[in-house]
Amino acid sequence: MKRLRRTMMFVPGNNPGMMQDAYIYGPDSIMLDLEDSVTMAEKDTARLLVYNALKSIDYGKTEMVVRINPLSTPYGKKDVEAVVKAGVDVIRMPKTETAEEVVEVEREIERVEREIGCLGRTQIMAAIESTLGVVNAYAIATASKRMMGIALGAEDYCANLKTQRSPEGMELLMARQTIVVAARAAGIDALDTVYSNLNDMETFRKEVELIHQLGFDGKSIINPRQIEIINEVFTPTQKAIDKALAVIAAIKEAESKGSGVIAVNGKMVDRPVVIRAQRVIDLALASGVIKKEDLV
Ligand SMILES: CC(C)(COP(=O)(O)OP(=O)(O)OC[C@H]1O[C@@H](n2cnc3c(N)ncnc32)[C@H](O)[C@@H]1OP(=O)(O)O)[C@@H](O)C(=O)NCCC(=O)NCCSC(=O)C[C@@](O)(CC(=O)O)C(=O)O
Ligand SMILES: [Mg+2]
Repeated sequence: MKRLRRTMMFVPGNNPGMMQDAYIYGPDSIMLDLEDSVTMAEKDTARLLVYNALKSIDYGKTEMVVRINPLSTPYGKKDVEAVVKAGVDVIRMPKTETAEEVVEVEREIERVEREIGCLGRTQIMAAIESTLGVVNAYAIATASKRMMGIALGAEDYCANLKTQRSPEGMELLMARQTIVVAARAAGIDALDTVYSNLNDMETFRKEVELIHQLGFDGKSIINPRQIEIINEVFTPTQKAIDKALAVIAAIKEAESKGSGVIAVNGKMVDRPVVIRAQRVIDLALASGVIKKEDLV
């Protein structure tokens, strides 16, 4: 079954308490951060803390991601070495602008994986946080077979664009759509950016509804209080599930009679409708609101 990535929660890599408790809140992915939430003075300590957390804390089935520093800094290669050795699932590259940067990170990962005998284990995701990154989104998304997703980093992106984030997010629309389209074309996941105002859950919900409608798989988050709203928005309603099940049943019956198109409740059901219905069912299964046994 497809892995759910509705919520990818940032946890500062210099905060052992938060790293210890992060899985309790139930995010789909935990992202230990070595980049912008860690000061220069703490980079080496944070790397060691993250290494120890990955080695010693039982995060269960939660996907473990680490946001490394760029390879162009004195920390990037050391970050890759430490987290690959600790068995991280995914390395998140920050501020990715070109496919070549992805290839460089892949080369480093491979070097370490060969050394410890686990070639091919580590996945990559790339955060796009600049106008150049947006322009190169598809090249970045297809730069490595390890690439599992691309994400928007809107705080840095807005600084580069020379604007501010607004509640409606008009300034992000083109970047968001470019990222979703590039991810879908590459067959990988698309993750939206963080929303930083924890005192405005109403605007947060509107933003989650928008990115769900745009086609994103989920969102980077900074706080456990943001998880429930995202799960609510991303979990299909019973009405949508019932409709999807009816579509699948109808098309199966039609196909058994040699037809590829049929009407359900007066509406034409063809291939795109079936693909959308299947996605609703996949999400419902993955969210646990229906079980495989219910599908027979
Ligand atoms: C904001 C705040 C200080 C608020 O803290 P507060 O304590 O006031 O929050 P409360 O709600 O009161 O916490 C209730 C309980 O949850 C615990 N708890 C809170 N947060 C938790 C968490 N994240 N993980 C585990 N546990 C957590 C807390 O310890 C407490 O536990 P307890 O004491 O036991 O009750 C805190 O959340 C926090 O530090 N967030 C992460 C910030 C961060 O990583 N920023 C960098 C990434 S963005 C970036 O870089 C921009 C970007 O690059 C992004 C892109 O690329 O997308 C771009 O360009 O856009
Ligand atoms: Mg950033």
